[in-house]
Amino acid sequence: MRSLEAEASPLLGDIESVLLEEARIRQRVQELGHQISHEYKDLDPLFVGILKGAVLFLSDLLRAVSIPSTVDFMAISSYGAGTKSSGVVRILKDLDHPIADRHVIIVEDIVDTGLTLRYLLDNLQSRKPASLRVCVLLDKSEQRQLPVHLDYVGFSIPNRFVVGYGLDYAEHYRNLPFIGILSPEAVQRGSR
Ligand SMILES: O=P(O)(O)OC[C@H]1O[C@H](OP(=O)(O)OP(=O)(O)O)[C@H](O)[C@@H]1O
Ligand code: HPA
Repeated sequence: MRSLEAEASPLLGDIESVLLEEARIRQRVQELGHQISHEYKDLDPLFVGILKGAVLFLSDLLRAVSIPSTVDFMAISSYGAGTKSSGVVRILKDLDHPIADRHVIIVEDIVDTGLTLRYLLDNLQSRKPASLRVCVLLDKSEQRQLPVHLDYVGFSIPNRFVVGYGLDYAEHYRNLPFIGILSPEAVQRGSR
């Protein structure tokens, strides 16, 4: 972003363009929250937030949900420090409580190759929840390697590496309030 704003923030200078503005994300997250509240009325769903990327999305989604619900977290890693999935999915932190007989909704920031989500679905399904669904903010389907069914999708996006609103490159940019495409220069430079 070449502007006065970019000069004021070193993060903005690394963004080639804004893909999803803050207001558009806010609006879509509200819609998802209302839809889930309607469909899960009386089911007391358990939201499983996948750290770290989903943390901003989950916190806004929860505030848009108006029914009784609970939250737990898992931390998963498959990307290391770069823009390519390592293909090896690791659980860094597991759920605090069993999910047997619970209506579980996995909350993810992005599904790209599908490796992370496929692993999560198989892992959580083996714990015998009453139901298991997926709510994902971004669906980047062009690079999909494994088929995964997505129940709630915020936006379908093109095959570009995106950052902001929780999504990182080498752990940076998560604090941008919008979703932007990282410039090739920033990718080449590596972490800030
Ligand atoms: O569909 P995939 O190709 O598997 O990619 C999606 C996963 O990659 C990111 O996680 P990452 O491993 O970067 O960890 P993070 O959430 O801590 O950033 C993202 O949060 C998803 O969990
Ligand atoms: O485009 C992306 N940005 C950030 N993290 C990701 N993990 C998979 N794809 C992406």
